[in-house]
Amino acid sequence: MAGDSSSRKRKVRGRKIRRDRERKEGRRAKKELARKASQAGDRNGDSPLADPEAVVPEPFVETDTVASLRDRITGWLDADQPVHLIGPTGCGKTALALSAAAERGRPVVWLNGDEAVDTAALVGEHAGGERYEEHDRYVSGVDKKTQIVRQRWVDNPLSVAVREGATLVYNEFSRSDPEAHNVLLSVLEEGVLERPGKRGDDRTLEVHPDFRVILTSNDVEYAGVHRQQDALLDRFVGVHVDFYDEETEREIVAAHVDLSDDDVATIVATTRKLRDELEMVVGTRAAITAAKGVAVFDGASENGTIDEQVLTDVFTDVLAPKIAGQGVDDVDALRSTIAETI
Ligand SMILES: Nc1ncnc2c1ncn2[C@@H]1O[C@H](COP(=O)(O)OP(=O)(O)OP(=O)(O)O)[C@@H](O)[C@H]1O
Repeated sequence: MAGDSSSRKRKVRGRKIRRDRERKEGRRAKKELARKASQAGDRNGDSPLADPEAVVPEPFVETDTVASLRDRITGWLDADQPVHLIGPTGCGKTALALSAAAERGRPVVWLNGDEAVDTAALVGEHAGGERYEEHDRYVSGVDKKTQIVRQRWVDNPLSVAVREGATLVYNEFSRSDPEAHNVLLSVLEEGVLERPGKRGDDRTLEVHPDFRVILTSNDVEYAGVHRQQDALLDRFVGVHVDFYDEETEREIVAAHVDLSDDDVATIVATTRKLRDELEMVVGTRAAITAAKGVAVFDGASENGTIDEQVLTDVFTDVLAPKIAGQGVDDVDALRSTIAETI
């Protein structure tokens, strides 16, 4: 992302959307529908199936840099290559993955990686028994009742995506136990999905030809806690992303917060300086949050000369959670580094 000077001719989709209220309201309604539809079997915000239009992040800024990265992702997906998006925290991976998924026009299935993801969380499981009675009145005047218990099977995100030919966006997949991903490997290698807990002929699902996967992972965690199997990683093309160029970051912050362009420029410039200065990840999300803080704590100016005290306080609050548990001295040290940088 960084270093691409092509961001000048830009298209700010978020703003266009904002101007077009009716369309936005339509999307909201769809998002709401998708959210409701996803509530069955909901685990940690996973969504079994959503309309592609409903998953486009709002606002979504589309400079040339953003669009060219997104085209790279959709290009690989067109070539039937699953994509692994790797980059630092808060650089825009999730927004990019969802935008690329939406661009395909296929339904989107969303999954969050964490310790609790196991094979069942991916492919589905039996969700208790359904009890019902059958009445046999074959002999007149005699009612023979039979109680039947039928196991109810509930598919989870991977099964739904494989069956429907959806784009699976698997966020922070490296946080999950690698063993859970054996089923994903067989989907990619053999074109079939085994649902181990399921009985009967439909235990195995054929993978729909339009099924695609986008994984996202944090570049630090990716090699970290759970080392994922090479056999799986080798199946993916890896698109490494970094923080966007300054112009794109300004557009993104401006789309999220109502501040003058000059104030946004100051906040983004400060964010980028702190990114170089501090030994912690200072993402675009931090810039957006800081801008919200400046707006709320009356730091806003029209010409970019934001009150230094407000700017220091705001950035300290925004970045303090990253040194949580390290004590007051460290927060003071953080505050003075921020003050010096500003
Ligand atoms: N193109 C964009 N247009 C508008 N907002 C964006 C864009 N890209 C990123 N953002 C915003 O920047 C913030 C960080 O983006 P996002 O959550 O996608 O990052 P991430 O790399 O997935 O972060 P994490 O690793 O923490 O999950 C979010 O608030 C998101 O809305």
